Amino acid sequence: MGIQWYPGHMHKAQKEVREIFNQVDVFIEVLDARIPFSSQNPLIEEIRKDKPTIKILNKTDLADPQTTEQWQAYMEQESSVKTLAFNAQQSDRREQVLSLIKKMVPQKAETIKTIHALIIGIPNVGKSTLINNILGRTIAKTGNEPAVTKRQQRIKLEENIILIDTPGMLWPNIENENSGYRLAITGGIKETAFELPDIASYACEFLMQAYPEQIKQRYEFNELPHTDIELLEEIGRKRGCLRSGGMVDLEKVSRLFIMEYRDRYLGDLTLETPDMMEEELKQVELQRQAKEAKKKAREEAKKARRSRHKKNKR
Ligand SMILES: Nc1nc2c(ncn2[C@@H]2O[C@H](COP(=O)(O)OP(=O)(O)OP(=O)(O)O)[C@@H](O)[C@H]2O)c(=O)[nH]1
Repeated sequence: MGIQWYPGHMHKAQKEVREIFNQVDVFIEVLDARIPFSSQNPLIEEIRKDKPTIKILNKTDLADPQTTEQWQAYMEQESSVKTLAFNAQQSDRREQVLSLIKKMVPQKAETIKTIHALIIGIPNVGKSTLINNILGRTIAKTGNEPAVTKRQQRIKLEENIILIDTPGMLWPNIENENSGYRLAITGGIKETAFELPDIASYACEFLMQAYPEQIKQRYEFNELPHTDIELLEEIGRKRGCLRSGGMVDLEKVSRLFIMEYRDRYLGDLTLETPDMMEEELKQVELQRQAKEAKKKAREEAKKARRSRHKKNKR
């Protein structure tokens, strides 16, 4: 699929993060609890190294609570990482974030030195809503379309805590194609960046296998159809997503399915687990190695051709 979605201000934001890296005492990465792996930015992983990091699994109201716990335990295996899991309806988000910042940078929290916390997150993950909650007033612009926040700003949280906010950041090329699909399902990638039926088929395939009962219940199936396309077609017929002549309108039913997932009509369903991610990462690494080997073989063949050409000339 090769989703490419990379507005210019995101490139600028990444440059800015690199520039202010040394001032930052603690990273706060806001993640979507439905896709805690795919909503991480690998570039940030690379930049932050072992600096204290708070990973916030946000929008827990939309995610499977058991899987959220699994993710927290998995992420906290890294000694510099602590996690929080919550959603916009919770009123104690400010206290939770402030107290964890202080815990993670105790040497500065106990003095009058200013703690700089950099808050990052891919578009639409709920970063601005969280900042507004933490401040108790509206400062950051929010909206249900990716890439609303466009400029970096510094916000005083307490006398000695400054929050640095950056525009939403997404990596330029999603190496793991599956992550691209999952980002698209949850709304982390603009809708124009993908074909709806592709995304809906991916979602159907995963959800039929991971949450079969929820799908059966929502669409009133005794037995699930065998394939993702059959599932979409069945839903299309049940919901009247038809073209003239009675054919299922795949585009229409795909939109309906994705919207029903996003609006929780199917339940609180998480799209990835730590085990799944370990496996996918292995696959991505194997693909990378295979690509590398192919490139090397091509270069060697080119070299051999050149040296043959030289010999023939002589
Ligand atoms: N269900 C649910 N929705 C949330 C939550 N937090 C934020 N949202 C919604 O998610 C959408 C995006 O929220 P924003 O706060 O604008 O996201 P952002 O990360 O600042 O987005 P950018 O400006 O693109 O970087 C909005 O429609 C919010 O109302 C949450 O905890 N649960």
